[in-house]
Amino acid sequence: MMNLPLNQFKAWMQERRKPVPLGTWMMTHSAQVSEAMGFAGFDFLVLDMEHVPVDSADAVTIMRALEGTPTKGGQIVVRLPWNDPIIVKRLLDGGATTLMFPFIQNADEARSAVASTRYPLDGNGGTRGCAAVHRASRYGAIPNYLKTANDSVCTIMQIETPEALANIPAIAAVEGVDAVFIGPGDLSANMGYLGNIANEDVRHALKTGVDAVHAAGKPCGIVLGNPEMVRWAIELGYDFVAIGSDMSMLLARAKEQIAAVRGEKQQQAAGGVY
Ligand SMILES: O=C(O)C(=O)C[C@H](O)[C@@H](O)CO
Repeated sequence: MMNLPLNQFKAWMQERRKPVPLGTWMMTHSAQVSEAMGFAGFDFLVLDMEHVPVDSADAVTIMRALEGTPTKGGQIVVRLPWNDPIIVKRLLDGGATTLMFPFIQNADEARSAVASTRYPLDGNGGTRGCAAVHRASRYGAIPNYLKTANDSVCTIMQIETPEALANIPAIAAVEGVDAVFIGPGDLSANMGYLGNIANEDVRHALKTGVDAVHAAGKPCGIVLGNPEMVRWAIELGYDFVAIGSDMSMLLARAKEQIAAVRGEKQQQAAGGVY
């Protein structure tokens, strides 16, 4: 009998794996580029549906392309366009098992997010609609899918405003929240420092945030734009980190090659770009 594969990312969150899992964002909307990134050596890849015009069908195509690479299954973190149960249902049925919810502001929103990932079972308040034959159940080849799916899902709540930062203890305490992720781009913008992630107040907020998540007993992740900032976050205690994106790496390397041939010096943005 075929069983649901282990959600490796969820297991890493539970064990607080060291060295911390390292990932990047996938912003190219390309199944081929995503597949290539699957062989780069990242522990996880974030399939971004918030800033990239990727619909549910595109997301399944990209997940399918990654299935033949070392970075697959739960190691594909699908960043949803919004905390929307309809999109969650389609992506879970499409085989996603690690979901990142943007702009979670409070515990009620976190509870609603978790509920949308759960089938109603044992009074858990789950609201995920049922279908049996889809990619997630390997088209019915996993006979006990409905009874085992809930435990295979990993949910990550994004903190992106000062209000959410203040609500971390309540958000992180919600049953079924496996991890918290601090979005430095939007958090800095909502703190009044648009585009200035390296600002001291923002850095202080990023440290406050990870400490608050740990005080609630949960792992915390972040994305930053260059190796120096990523190493700084790891020293602060972040439990999973993403560096840049496929698109930023592509363009950075192209500009680097042009500058090298022309003997020009390249300017780097303070907080990196991603
Ligand atoms: O606020 C942030 O920062 C994030 O949520 C990540 C960015 O949206 C993404 O562009 C990272 O590449």
